[in-house]
Amino acid sequence: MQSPFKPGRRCVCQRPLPAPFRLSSLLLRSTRHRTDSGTQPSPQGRRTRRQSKCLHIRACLNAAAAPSFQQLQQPGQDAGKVTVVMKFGGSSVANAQRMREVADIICSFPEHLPCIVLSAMGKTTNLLLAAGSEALTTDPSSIPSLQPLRDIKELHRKAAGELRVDGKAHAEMESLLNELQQLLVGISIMQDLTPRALDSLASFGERLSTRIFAAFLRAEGLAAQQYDAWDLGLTSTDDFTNADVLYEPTLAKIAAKLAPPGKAQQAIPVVTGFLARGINTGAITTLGRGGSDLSATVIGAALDLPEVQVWKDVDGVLTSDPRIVTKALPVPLLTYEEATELAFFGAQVLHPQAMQPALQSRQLAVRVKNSYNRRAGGTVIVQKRDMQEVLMTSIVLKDNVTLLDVVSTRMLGQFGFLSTVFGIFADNKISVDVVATSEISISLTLDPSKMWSRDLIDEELDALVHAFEGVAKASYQRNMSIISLICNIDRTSEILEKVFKVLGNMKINVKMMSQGASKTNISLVVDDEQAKPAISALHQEFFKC
Ligand SMILES: Nc1ncnc2c1ncn2[C@@H]1O[C@H](COP(=O)(O)OP(=O)(O)O)[C@@H](O)[C@H]1O
Ligand SMILES: N[C@@H](CC(=O)OP(=O)(O)O)C(=O)O
Repeated sequence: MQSPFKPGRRCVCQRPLPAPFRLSSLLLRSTRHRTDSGTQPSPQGRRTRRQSKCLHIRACLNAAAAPSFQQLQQPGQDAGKVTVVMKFGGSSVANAQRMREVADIICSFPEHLPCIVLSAMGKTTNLLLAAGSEALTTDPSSIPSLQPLRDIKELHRKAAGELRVDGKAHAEMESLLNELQQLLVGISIMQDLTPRALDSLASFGERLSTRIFAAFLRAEGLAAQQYDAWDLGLTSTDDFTNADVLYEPTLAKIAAKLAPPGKAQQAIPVVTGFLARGINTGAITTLGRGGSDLSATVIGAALDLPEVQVWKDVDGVLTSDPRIVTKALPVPLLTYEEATELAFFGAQVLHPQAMQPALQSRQLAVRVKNSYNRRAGGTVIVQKRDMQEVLMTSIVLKDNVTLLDVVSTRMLGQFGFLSTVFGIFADNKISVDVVATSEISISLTLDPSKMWSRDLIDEELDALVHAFEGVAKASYQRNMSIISLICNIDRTSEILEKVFKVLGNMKINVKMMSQGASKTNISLVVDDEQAKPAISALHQEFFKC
């Protein structure tokens, strides 16, 4: 958590939506009751800030007394259409108090009709996966006492109780918790945890959080409707644990469901992030860790919206991972390409695929905001930005990678060498991050997370080296790190001069370097234990902090 939430301020959307989308009468109602600056007294004078906030929420959310979204539109406005997608990550919905804050954030944009995408509460996904692997070594009769399962039950029951969710949502929650327990008993009996079962297991987090939150909004008087991603038609490949969204069937189905022509949206949709259904199996799939960002941008693109907001626990995309550089600064503006490179090369803040829908739509801005510090400007991610003044944007770490050297055993100039090498990777389903080649040799880094967080194990690496026999001589080094410099490639000489001055002073040897095709990224491979000190020193050099 970067900064504590400061109540009482209204978060001002920096790029207001076009007038036809504004729910003007709602805005008028709510501003009358709101303490906008947090320091000004409310119009009612004696009301506390919390009371004013409650009034504000009620003014926004009171669907029973207040008009529906449709009624709130001015004549001639595009009635009842979703105008923004707001995604809240696990840290933003970690408990009942956080869910209240999220409701407050939603209300601070009364001009918007949002579609809400939620992740699982707090660390629920990790708990679910831990429960799955513990179930493999637990007797079926002892499953109910598994600690991660007990933690999950306690977290959700406590939140549901504190948020006064209705009987129906309560029953749905209990039914899901029971189903989860049954699944774990099944895993224990079968002594098997397939990727498909892993995805079913991981799905419970989002299915629970969205039901509780939608019921809470209803308890606060706001019309809200929970959707599982497949209710909206989110369809993926059948690559369990890391499925790809299939855009063609998905986008049209979401649009038909959430924006049917001539029909107004009657309730705020609250949708599970991270989940889809496989096109062939029809089974639950997940979009890879952090996949709710992608769910949000897919929905934004399907509805042709100008903005998707992803709310996190940091002030935006930062100049480095704040766990490495505590003084890392927010980056106000990024391009889709920069954000993709940054995410692909290890910055956990965004899902690597999340910009794909934005790239297709081109008018979709992705805004990263801090739900703990709404006043922070955040980061806006767009198609293009002026790079003239930019030298360095962000310094990213991907650790625990393996460096593989492959040297051809044949003559110089041999054609087909590269295609043979990459064919072997394809056969072994291994993805490659950074590549540097000469005519007879190739060095590359291998993605350690072939599946979830499982490392490439030694036997797999030995099998890979074996697969090159007869074509090339291969050797590998584990425990390497990729430092990625997201920067202005037009100023490479200036950047590299600074980089090598810093690394030279620290006596850090760069094992491999790649710039090549990327327009935004220079990658350096160093030993794992040197990477974090190197990043701190590089950050100091480029950002002076
Ligand atoms: N360059 C970076 N900028 C911002 N956050 C980063 C960066 N690199 C890593 N992080 C980490 O990403 C976290 C936010 O991402 P994530 O945990 O997925 O958020 P959420 O669960 O709220 O969606 C931050 O708490 C931070 O520790
Ligand atoms: N709950 C899933 C999906 C997700 O997007 O989570 P978060 O928004 O908290 O990173 C995960 O933990 O991977």
